[in-house]
Amino acid sequence: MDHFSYRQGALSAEEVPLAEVAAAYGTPCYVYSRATIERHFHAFDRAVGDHPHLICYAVKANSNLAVLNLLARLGSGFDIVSGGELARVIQAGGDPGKVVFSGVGKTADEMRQALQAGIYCFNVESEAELERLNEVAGAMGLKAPVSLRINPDVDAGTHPYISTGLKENKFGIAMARAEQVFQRAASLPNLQVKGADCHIGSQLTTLPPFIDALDRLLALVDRLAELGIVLSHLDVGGGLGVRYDEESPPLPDEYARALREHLGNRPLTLILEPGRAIMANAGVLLTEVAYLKTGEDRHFAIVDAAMNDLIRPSLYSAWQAIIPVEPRDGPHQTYDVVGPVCETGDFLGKGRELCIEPGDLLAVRSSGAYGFTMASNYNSRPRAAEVMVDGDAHHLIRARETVEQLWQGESLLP
Ligand SMILES: Cc1ncc(COP(=O)(O)O)c(C=O)c1O
Ligand SMILES: N[C@@H](CCCC[NH3+])C(=O)O
Repeated sequence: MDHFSYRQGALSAEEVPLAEVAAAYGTPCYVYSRATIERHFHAFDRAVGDHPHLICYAVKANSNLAVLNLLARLGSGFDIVSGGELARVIQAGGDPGKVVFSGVGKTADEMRQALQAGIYCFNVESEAELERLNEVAGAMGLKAPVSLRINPDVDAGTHPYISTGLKENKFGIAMARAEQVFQRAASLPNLQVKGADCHIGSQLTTLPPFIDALDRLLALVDRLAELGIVLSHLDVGGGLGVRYDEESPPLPDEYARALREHLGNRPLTLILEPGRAIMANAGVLLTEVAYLKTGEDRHFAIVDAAMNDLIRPSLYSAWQAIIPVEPRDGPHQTYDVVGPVCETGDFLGKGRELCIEPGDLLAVRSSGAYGFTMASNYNSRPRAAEVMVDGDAHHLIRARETVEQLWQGESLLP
């Protein structure tokens, strides 16, 4: 459920017509709905219920400070993958004590930054990283809290580029080595072993892969207890899918119920790292039709947003709904909706039935996650503005980039 709907024939975010947002800030522009973000966060939080838990929103999905601040105010923790994301969380008023730090390539500097900030836990992804973290923490006279990210070798059944829990993927520590690495971690003086984690991929639309991974992790947790290594938390990662088209992914309720059932009465705090499920359907990308063009065998709607603004269609052949902001009556035409970037792969959607004229506004739905955060400046295109709608009000939460900002830091040869 989200808060984007037609009101008196005009597509609106909560109570604000999107045409009003476009008039105020121009296009292309990302528009988010505060009520939707809050609803999605509460859905997760309530779903886990009275079991001790921490929701660590995955910052990579959308890292705008206003979004992070909103989630921090709701009590969310954060899953980060870089020093930059940690700095954003702190800048947005997030609690570093609720931060888990994932990622296969943490630098010593990033480790120091996170130790200094007092994060909840490092999700360690390799034996070499474990040794490095032990050294870094030792040099600071600190003990680093760690969880080991285990690669459970399960097929998430999602796009190969966003599948992370197969043994051929770069993520996590091989299950076959897990016990040895835990024993090593427990023996290192500057580490404190707290948990285990996994994250098997993104946009999962069924429960069995999650449960399969959880069962493998729980079997490991039980074996570790026999070895005297008692964990206090289990982090099951993110990955719950959303509806872009016809998918019907499990709701947070069903998902959390299944997790709790399998967890049984083990006294483990449950950590969840949802990103997409909180943000994707809380945002749209607003774009204006620049030209209509008829080619030899197809029609093109050339719009002012492009692959640099939203790369998911080009990168993963992802399908996202494209709908008119103020629908017209009249004959529909089949269009490839494309941007101005000089790449054949620059499209937002293909074969879309639309009745449109130049100057019309379109909304690319489900763009709140992995939209702006994956935007680039390719073709020297400044990045889009971001706006948060809250009831009948709208707020600019990121100004449109200027061309001058694009060459900041560049210099000519003497
Ligand atoms: C470690 C980790 N946690 C959480 C997430 C969030 O995933 P999603 O947005 O699919 O919930 C990701 C990204 O896939 C990730 O790599
Ligand atoms: N960027 C991907 C999700 C990747 C998640 C990162 N582990 C997407 O848009 O679907």
